[in-house]
Amino acid sequence: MAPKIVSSAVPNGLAKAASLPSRAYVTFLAGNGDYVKGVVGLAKGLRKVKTAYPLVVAVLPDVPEEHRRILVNQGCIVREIEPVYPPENQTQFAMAYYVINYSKLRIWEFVEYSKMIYLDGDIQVYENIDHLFDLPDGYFYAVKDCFCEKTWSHTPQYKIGYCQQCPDKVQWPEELGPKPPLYFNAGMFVYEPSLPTYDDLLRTLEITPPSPFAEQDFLNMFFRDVYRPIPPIYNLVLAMLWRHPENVELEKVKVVHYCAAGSKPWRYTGQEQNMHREDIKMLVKKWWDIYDDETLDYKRSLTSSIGTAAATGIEAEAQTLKPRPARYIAAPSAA
Ligand SMILES: O=c1ccn([C@@H]2O[C@H](COP(=O)(O)OP(=O)(O)O)[C@@H](O)[C@H]2O)c(=O)[nH]1
Ligand SMILES: OC[C@H]1O[C@H](O[C@@H]2[C@@H](O)[C@H](O)[C@@H](O)[C@H](O)[C@@H]2O)[C@H](O)[C@@H](O)[C@H]1O
Ligand SMILES: [Mn+2]
Repeated sequence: MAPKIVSSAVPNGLAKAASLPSRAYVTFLAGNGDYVKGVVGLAKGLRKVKTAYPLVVAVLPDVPEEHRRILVNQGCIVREIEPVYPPENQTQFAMAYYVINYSKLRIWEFVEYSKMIYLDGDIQVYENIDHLFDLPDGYFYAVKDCFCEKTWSHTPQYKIGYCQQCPDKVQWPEELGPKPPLYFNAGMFVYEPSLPTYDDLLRTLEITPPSPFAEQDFLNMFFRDVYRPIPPIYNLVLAMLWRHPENVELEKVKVVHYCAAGSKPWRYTGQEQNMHREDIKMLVKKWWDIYDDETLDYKRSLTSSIGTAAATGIEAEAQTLKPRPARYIAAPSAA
């Protein structure tokens, strides 16, 4: 009797059928704006590098059906998540919209997968990074951030010109207490979904005052003891090009993070500071070349282009999954 393949309720039905360990890439999409273009670009980029794993998109309820359909038609597994709100606080986020990024924490609930790689929607993968799934379990892998951009002007390290990318250039003064622990950029990380960790994250968030870099600060605090830095080739924070060129070998970079102000390819005008640079123009064109490449569009066939191995034997039918029973919806703070 052939096994009944459950194609809709359990995404790793694809992985099980292909007897692959249940692994997937995951990104986060909020709002009805243009970030959906970033996610389409990411889906096509992963297809171009022939990843063996699917792309899950965690969408907030405000992502319109039309955008979800676009993503399903690009071979994505679209999962609705409930927002996560930080405790009420007067903090000034580095960017006002960062408050929605706490909802990223829902991806720890995706326990159908044993290991996931999270990628922001403004990231592009230019070389296959599937090998990162084989990193030892029990740690949190991400690339070290840079503190030199104006978005960091609220911090002591920015004020004294200290950056972990060049710790010997400006020494951390003893009078400021212990040197800050290594700090990662939360636009890309390798992690293991886990309900106990998820519960601990949400409970800890309820008693943690929000801070300027929102969930990125929170994740750095939460995973501080198990964080393991991985090379910047896996998440090139664009500011590194002009802040720490000595730490960048652009030809070796596998993953580019379009997080510098004005660098989102789908909004690029070239007007903002540093956006006139030739390397930025080249990276923005590289992103568009993938986004516009129709040969990279998802084709409903027996071997989908995302998760080819995962699709073996059955159609890689992308699906929109119904939201999970909400376990945590911290009530939005009273206006
Ligand atoms: O309106 C928004 C803002 C953010 N995001 C998601 O949240 C991530 C983090 O925000 P962003 O990348 O803008 O932060 P940055 O890395 O530029 O500081 C984005 O990549 C998207 O995946 C989104 O979907 N819609
Ligand atoms: O919600 C907080 C955000 O924080 C991070 O933003 C970047 C961005 O602000 C750059 O402009 C800074 O220069 C960089 O250092 C900083 O990390 C993550 O990329 C993003 O995914 C999200 O976690
Ligand atoms: Mn980003």
